[in-house]
Amino acid sequence: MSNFVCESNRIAGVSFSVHPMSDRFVEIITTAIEHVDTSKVWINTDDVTTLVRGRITHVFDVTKAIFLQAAKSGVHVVFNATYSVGCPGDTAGDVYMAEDDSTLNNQESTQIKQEVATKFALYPLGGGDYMNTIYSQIEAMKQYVHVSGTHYATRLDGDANDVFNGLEKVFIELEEGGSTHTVMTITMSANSPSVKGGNE
Ligand SMILES: Cc1ncc(C[n+]2csc(CCO)c2C)c(N)n1
Repeated sequence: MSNFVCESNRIAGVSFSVHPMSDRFVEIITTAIEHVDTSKVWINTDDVTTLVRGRITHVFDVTKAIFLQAAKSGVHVVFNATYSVGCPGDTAGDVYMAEDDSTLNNQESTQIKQEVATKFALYPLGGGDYMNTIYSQIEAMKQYVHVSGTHYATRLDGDANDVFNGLEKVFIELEEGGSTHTVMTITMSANSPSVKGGNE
């Protein structure tokens, strides 16, 4: 196996999908993606997911905005995402690292009030003390939303803007803390007709 070297590339990225539980799913997905300003990120949509790459701030700004635009329809929408920061990078995505941190969609996203239920899991790769890293970030999320334990993930209940903003801060902290490669998975549900928390 070759040794991967990724010292300086801090490009962030995400592979995500939105799943509106409606016959109008094509329109809801495509209008949400088209509505959002993606000029500060590298973006590519295919039949399975959308990939977004660039600075952490813009990766979160764009994914939060696309989810909120889809959820604004009132339809039950599930968002599924794997975020990654660290290596590897490439020249096509790296040019977007030169963008400033001023967000293009946050002002509009903030206007959308949307209650969500979320499960997230954090994977700080390449470090030794990973459980303490995870526990301190779960603790940090308590200042933004309601946090509860579950198997294989942590549950977050609250406003979508608060959940996304908190998770973005978690990601930035791990990146700035020198973690070589961090992965985070998120499943978020809006407008579900199910009883909150199910049978647990
Ligand atoms: C964010 C996001 N990106 C891509 C897909 C995959 N997808 C499924 S249906 C559809 C519209 C018709 O092509 C697309 C693009 C998704 N679900 N969510």
